[in-house]
Amino acid sequence: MSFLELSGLRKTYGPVAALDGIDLAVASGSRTAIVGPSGCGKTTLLRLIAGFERPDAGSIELDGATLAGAGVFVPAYRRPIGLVAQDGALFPHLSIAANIGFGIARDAPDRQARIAELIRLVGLDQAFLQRRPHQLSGGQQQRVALARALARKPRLMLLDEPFSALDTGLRAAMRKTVAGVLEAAGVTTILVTHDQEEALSFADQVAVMRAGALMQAGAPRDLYLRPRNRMVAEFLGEAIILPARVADGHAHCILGAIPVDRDEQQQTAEILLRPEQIGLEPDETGGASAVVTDSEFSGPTCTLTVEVANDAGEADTLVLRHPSAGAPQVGTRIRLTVSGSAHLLS
Ligand SMILES: Nc1ncnc2c1ncn2[C@@H]1O[C@H](COP(=O)(O)OP(=O)(O)OP(=O)(O)O)[C@@H](O)[C@H]1O
Repeated sequence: MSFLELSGLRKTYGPVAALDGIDLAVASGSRTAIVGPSGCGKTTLLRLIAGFERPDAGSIELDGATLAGAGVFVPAYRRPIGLVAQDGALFPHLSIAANIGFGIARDAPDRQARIAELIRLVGLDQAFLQRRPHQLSGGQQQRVALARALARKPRLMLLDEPFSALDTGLRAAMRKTVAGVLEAAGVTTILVTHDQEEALSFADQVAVMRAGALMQAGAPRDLYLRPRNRMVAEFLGEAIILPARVADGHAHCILGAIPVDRDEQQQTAEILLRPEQIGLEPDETGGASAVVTDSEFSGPTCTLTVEVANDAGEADTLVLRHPSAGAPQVGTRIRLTVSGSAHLLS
């Protein structure tokens, strides 16, 4: 049995099925990211795990103990679970030391030492302890929120979009810090995020939700390269989805014959390629000939619109990413090459 087991979890609000039968297993010491479009039920799932809401059906088991289900409901304050919310939710009238020490008994002999250790753990200077939350930046406040949640020595940490208010550079740095702190503390973690890149880089397991249901869960690389369906493919990154005919281990499509990752004969199929699998070369050697019809600069990469002639003599449009350095100009004739294999979508 896994450390955390969610089985058949359901939660409805009036006519809305916020969660419609969720099954998910989380291994001890791992990091799971839950992603999905707005309103798909991510926060509801976290609230059920934390114990702020009761499920209508299904069960939640942590390390073999039932927290919810079969007539059992352990209230939030009795669950060994920490939560860091989107805005940190620090107590504004308390000092940073008092915020961090909130969950530590007032008469604990090592209280001050633990507060000092926790602020060090999240990479902040001891001088911050005397300040109030409004005297800290957003990123610093999130570190304090993490220290406060860790003070109760939780066995499971829930992170509800804790980086979303931070700017891009700080987000990536905070993500690394938080992952490192939680790993060092050996705390199993569940992160809810809108951001697919964040999910793929932070987690050992990514779970993609849609409309109250879990579409697919697995290792980030597996989900990215071998998504179960189009929705998961498109949600996790830019996807090039092409019609193809599959025979003899190859997908035959406008880009030529590409090896497929499943050996099946199919007259009509859809294949997935990721933009980084497509290379561009000057059109000297023949092959799939194409022309660049648009180029949009966005710093390190350009988004290129490319028209490729299909069998019927018409043009199909592909949108590709290319490093800005050396990107072909609009009007350039190019040849497209494909590396790796195509994933056959079911
Ligand atoms: N207390 C509530 N009362 C009524 N409906 C609710 C309540 N909480 C959530 N919902 C509904 O349940 C669905 C799931 O909401 P939830 O907040 O879990 O989604 P989410 O994936 O976290 O969205 P977001 O990414 O926008 O935060 C939504 O349709 C929402 O309107």
